[in-house]
Amino acid sequence: MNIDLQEIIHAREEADCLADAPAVEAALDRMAEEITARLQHSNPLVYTVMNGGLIFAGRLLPRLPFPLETAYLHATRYGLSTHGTLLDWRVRPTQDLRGRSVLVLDDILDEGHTLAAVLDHLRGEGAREVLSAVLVHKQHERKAFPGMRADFTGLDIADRYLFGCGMDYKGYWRNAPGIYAVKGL
Ligand SMILES: O=P(O)(O)OC[C@H]1O[C@H](OP(=O)(O)OP(=O)(O)O)[C@H](O)[C@@H]1O
Ligand SMILES: Nc1nc2[nH]cnc2c(=O)[nH]1
Repeated sequence: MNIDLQEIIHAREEADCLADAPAVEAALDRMAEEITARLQHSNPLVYTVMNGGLIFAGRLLPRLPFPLETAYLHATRYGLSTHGTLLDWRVRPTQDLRGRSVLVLDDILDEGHTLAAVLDHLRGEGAREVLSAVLVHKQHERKAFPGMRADFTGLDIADRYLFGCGMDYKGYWRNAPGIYAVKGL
């Protein structure tokens, strides 16, 4: 696909900032405290859901001052689109999960189908407990299950199409330091 870089730059320039970099830092600090209190004695295996979870994990993990192991899996439902479809598993977990405490990190819980499928899969592999942490919880009533939330949430954000902090706009701006909403979406 040919990407119009001018359009990508324009989208960033005219986007609404819904959480600036200091707000994200504060959310990460609070989440790290909550996760530490819950998991510091559990020797957890921490899964990052690629690609969106990459930046969140890279910023959260150094804030966790206890022993843990890391791994990744890759599941995608949106591709380069702003609408989700069927979940496409690209890399499934390969570690032995029996008896383990597992924490899943992802950038956003939107409709929640991605997280629900990932959690189901990990529980099916015999983990003792599977918890989830997302940087962003999108505020709407279209969740996979009514009232669905991750165990740990950084920020509740309005029902717009978001980018930044790992979330992409047409594959770009995962590197943007705050959380932005595309104009008109
Ligand atoms: O709650 P849902 O509606 O299921 O959406 C959330 C998922 O969507 C994004 O992934 P995406 O499919 O865009 O792939 P990516 O991580 O490569 O950006 C995001 O990283 C979450 O994994
Ligand atoms: N980039 C991005 N990915 C998503 N996946 C689910 N919701 C969103 C969103 O608002 N932005």
